[in-house]
Amino acid sequence: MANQKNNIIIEQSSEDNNLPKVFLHGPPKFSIVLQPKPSHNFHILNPSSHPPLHEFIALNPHHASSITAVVCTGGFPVNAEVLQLLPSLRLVCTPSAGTNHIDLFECLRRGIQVSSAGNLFSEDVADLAVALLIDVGRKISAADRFLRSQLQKPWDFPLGSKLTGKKIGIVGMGRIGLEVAKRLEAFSCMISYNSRNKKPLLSYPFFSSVLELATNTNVIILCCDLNDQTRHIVNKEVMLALGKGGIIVNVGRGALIDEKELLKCLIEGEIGGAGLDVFENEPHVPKEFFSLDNVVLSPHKGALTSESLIGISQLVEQNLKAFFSNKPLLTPVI
Ligand SMILES: O=CC(=O)O
Repeated sequence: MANQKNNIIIEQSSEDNNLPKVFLHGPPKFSIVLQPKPSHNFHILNPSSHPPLHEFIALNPHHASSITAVVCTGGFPVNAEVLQLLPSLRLVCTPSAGTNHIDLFECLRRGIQVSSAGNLFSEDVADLAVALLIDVGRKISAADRFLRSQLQKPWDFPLGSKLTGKKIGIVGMGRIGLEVAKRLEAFSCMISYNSRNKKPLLSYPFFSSVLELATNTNVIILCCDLNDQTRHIVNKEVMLALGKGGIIVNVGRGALIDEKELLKCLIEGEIGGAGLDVFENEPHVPKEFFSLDNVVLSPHKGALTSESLIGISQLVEQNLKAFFSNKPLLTPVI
């Protein structure tokens, strides 16, 4: 049964009323994309009929203690303020690989379990990283615009730069970084990396700072998590060290780069180009990027393919089922 109040439909009761509740904390289309199936041991609050979390709890205070799990996507933080609203919360399940929108310390302190996409997106993100790199270097999108404009003769289009044999620096040698390295080895690139720790099993050269990595490479590809240690890990000094022909690819999080400095360096020709799937203040994309032919932009879709979407909706469901059957999560973060 439902009741209409202020044009918002509020769930009042249902046959699943005694079951623990799962709240889908995301954009309006979130539930359509994830399509979670009903279960006999938890009840998913109908997302098409509920407003955002704060409003929902204000209108339905009894649900503050019935919501046991939250499924949340990036852009919909589960921070200390949100966690405070949900005293019975025991699981935060995100369909993303990154967890920077979740207050992991507070979850740990409260004994709330967290699951993520784990390794599910690594290949897709790595594919996009390499695609962006080739696009920036060989100017594919720029060439496409050039031809479609029909303003000049095809042979007037400027030359791009070769990928084969380039020195590539990967920042973050986790699952995505490794997939990127694997792909670029096929282009005879020389891989080196920076990450929190040197990986004893990897033979690629390790640099303990991003500055050193940039000094010794032609390209840097950002594949690491965003946290207090990695925010603006690519600053002006790093960009100047990479140099005028250098390319930056970011498939991690926008705030890994000082975006204002990036724009300046691109406009002033201090670096060669950038391929960006992520931005510092998403969904905002600074319009100064739009007129730069040495930049290729992508709307934070690195992880998402038709195949990965099916995979992630299954994984979310499996994690929910595992949690509510007192089994270990499939892709635990903590
Ligand atoms: O950005 C996408 C993800 O973290 O999965």
